[in-house]
Amino acid sequence: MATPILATKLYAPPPRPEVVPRARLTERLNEGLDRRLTLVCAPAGFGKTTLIGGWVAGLPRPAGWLSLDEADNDPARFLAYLVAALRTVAADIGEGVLGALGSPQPPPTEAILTVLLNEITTVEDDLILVLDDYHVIDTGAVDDALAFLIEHLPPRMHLVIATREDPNLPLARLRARGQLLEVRAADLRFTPSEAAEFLKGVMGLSLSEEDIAALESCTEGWIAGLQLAALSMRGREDVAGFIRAFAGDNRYIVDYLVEEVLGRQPERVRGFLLKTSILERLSGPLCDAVTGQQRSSALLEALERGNLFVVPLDDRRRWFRYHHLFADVLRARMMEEQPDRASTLHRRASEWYERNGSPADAIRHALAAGDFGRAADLVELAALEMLGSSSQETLYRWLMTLPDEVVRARPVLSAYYAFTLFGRGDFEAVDARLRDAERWLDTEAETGVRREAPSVGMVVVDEAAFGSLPGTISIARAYIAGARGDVRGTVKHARQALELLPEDDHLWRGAAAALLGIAHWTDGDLEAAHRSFAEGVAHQQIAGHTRFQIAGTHILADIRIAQGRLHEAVRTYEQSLRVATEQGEPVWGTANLYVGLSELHRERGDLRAAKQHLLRSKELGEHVGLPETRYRWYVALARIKEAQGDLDGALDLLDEAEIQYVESPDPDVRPIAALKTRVWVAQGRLAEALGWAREQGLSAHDDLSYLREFEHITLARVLLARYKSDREERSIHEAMGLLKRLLKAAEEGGRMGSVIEILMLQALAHEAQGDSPSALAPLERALTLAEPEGYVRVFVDEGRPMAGLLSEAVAHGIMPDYAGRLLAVFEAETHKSEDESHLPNALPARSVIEPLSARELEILRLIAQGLSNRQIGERLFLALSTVKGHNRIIFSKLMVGRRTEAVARARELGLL
Ligand SMILES: Nc1ncnc2c1ncn2[C@@H]1O[C@H](COP(=O)(O)OP(=O)(O)OP(=O)(O)O)[C@@H](O)[C@H]1O
Repeated sequence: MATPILATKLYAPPPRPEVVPRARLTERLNEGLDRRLTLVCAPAGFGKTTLIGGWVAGLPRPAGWLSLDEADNDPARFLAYLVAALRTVAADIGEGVLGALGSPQPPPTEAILTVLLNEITTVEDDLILVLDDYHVIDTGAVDDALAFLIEHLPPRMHLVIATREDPNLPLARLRARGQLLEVRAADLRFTPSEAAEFLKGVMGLSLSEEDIAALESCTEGWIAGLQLAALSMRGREDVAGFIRAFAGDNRYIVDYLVEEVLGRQPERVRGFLLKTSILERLSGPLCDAVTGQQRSSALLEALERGNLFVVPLDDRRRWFRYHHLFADVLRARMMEEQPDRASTLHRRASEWYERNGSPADAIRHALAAGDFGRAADLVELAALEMLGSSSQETLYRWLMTLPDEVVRARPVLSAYYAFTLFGRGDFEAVDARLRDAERWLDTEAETGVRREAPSVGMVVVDEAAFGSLPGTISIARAYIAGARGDVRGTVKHARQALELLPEDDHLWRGAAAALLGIAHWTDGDLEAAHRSFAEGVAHQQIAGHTRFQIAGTHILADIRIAQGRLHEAVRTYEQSLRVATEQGEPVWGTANLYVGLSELHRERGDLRAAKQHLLRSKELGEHVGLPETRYRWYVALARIKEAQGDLDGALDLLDEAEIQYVESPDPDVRPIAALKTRVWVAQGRLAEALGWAREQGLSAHDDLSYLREFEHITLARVLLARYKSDREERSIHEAMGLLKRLLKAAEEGGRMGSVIEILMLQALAHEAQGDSPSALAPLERALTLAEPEGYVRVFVDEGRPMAGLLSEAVAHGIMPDYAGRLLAVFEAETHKSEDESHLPNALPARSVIEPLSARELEILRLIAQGLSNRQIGERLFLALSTVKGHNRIIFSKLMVGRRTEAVARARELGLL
């Protein structure tokens, strides 16, 4: 479930006509714009929000505003709001980030922030973002996200944080680097003249100089205290006596003064204030429902006019909140006077929110009401959509808040709880929750479904979810088995899930089928894996989960590649791309599809197309920011470099891939170290290659498994290289023995991609022993398998020895056409090293792949058509300055200075 965005949280408090202007502080805030961060830190009621609100209203450009609350401790929600706040002032940014956050498998926070930061750099105007009330944040994850953002903040962006206490951010470092402006309580204190202006001008009190000085001194310039005091003094005769009577710390003064202020309100208003103090936000209809009174809207507006600590949250005066300080005291008073009342009020608020389609607020109030049964009902209904999405953390918090016995009485909730615990790696807790759910299923077998009080029996709200429960539990068990590396267990439980799940529960059936697919894949049974994934994809399609569908189709294509069925793989990728395109915007997973297509083009020898697909993928990958995509991207580019003979370049890119590497459920993510070893062997760096094999504990006599197949093939390559160097029989003997076993296993598993590579290595091994005639048989088989699918690189990347063998094949009339075509590629590449520009598929010498965004490419095309900046602006509905900004970025990415050069360079890179 994507986080629903409340516009009221993004609303900067408008400057009120009756505030005391504070020019010296506004001036300081202006000066701070040269730095990264402005920290306004002072206790409650020191005028932080009012100051910043007034300041941003006077800026030439609007600033983004985010009022934080406790729920923002969920990092996904915090990010969603952060992006939403930025989008109020830079509408073009963040869409991809919001998409990624709403996706079923949200990428890690830093990946999301990187994308966001990249997008922010494209904004030409200065960008200011205010985070108000940061003291509510107590989660390290949110602090870390913000610290990352500040550390990488683009120069045109400035962040302002208002908080009651120092945030957990690297302030000392920022201070030392001169990147921080601080405004603290001492700065915010009202001076005697400001106090006088406030009391007289704003509050309309006629006070003597001494009274003002006394008030200023006992409140120490604390504006909330001054305001409360002023409210209590209105219409009071003995002002001087009143002033003498109060003293003490802020907390005491607030209590004292709020009492005073409250005591002076008519009973109706006083009752209203107390009852509505339980609300985070106030609207007329909501307050009517909670208080049982009428015309709350009018009352709220009157309170605002009367300076009674009511802050508007939108322009139309529909939503307000109480000043926190005021609300705290009101709430405490409410609890003191009518302790039993609060739960009734919360319940009414919960019911109102439920009626008005805001389940999250309804749940919050139900929990606060101690109305756990109702809260649990609401959670149960909202939970499925939240599972596996970025809202899972919120779901987890709710479940944590509910008393254990309430959750345990609900089998569906117990199972969902188990799923939220997966990410925490606590399998024992997962197991305990699953057992709770299972216990109820046993009961159900005897008694049938019952709806009863939690303490007596089982509670089921979502009947459909209950119908799926046995299958859901099996899926959870399959997950546990998978996480423990128990393939048999995964298969058993996933199969069981498919038997138990209702036919029409496509969501869970899709998940079960995908789990089964992963298990078969891990086991090397590609055909079975393909069948399961295809089933999963079909379910996801019916369930309308396009993203899972695309991800699943991608795996189907990967399986076809491993099976050596390249044509089919291309078709599968293209079909998946069609699905993605039909969705309009590029979506999650599409970037991976382009990487896959790129790899296929490379394998077939079309390096130019391979590169273009990588370009496209990088553009989308940056949009969505999945580290896994970036990882695959770097590997694919490394293989292109390898094909170009730039082995050092390939190694650099593999290092880069290593940085991006993330633990992935995708077992085909090939170990980078093995890829590097392949390059080392080609470079003759035998010691490093042997070192790798030792480190991995690899031996020619290992038991073979599909997951390590690529590594074992690489080991055979290393052993062969060692033989060439030491000519020891043992090396070649081991290499041949290993290849023979590998061939058998790959043939049995139908992994023809591996079969071709192994046969080719066998041929090279014979050749290394000076026995070319024996090499021809495996070579012929490899060629026969490879030709229909159009393999090129698997042969050509082997270099000269392979060229020699292919010539022999031609001489012996073995597959002469195909072998001849491969030899032509060798030929072209030989020329390339003499003169790069003659190679048809060669990349330009300066082939840095630059990630131009879709918009930049669009503008580049218009530039190439000769349109002026103004015409481009008109065509694309952009301001002239925006077009110029894009141009600047395009030029810098292409490393050129002018339009004509940009066009020439883009043509050279194949971008146009
Ligand atoms: N310059 C000013 N002129 C008149 N009133 C002011 C001024 N600054 C603040 N106030 C009043 O003082 C009260 C506290 O101000 P504000 O909400 O800005 O404080 P804060 O430091 O942000 O408090 P908190 O930490 O509780 O959010 C408000 O009622 C506000 O209207």
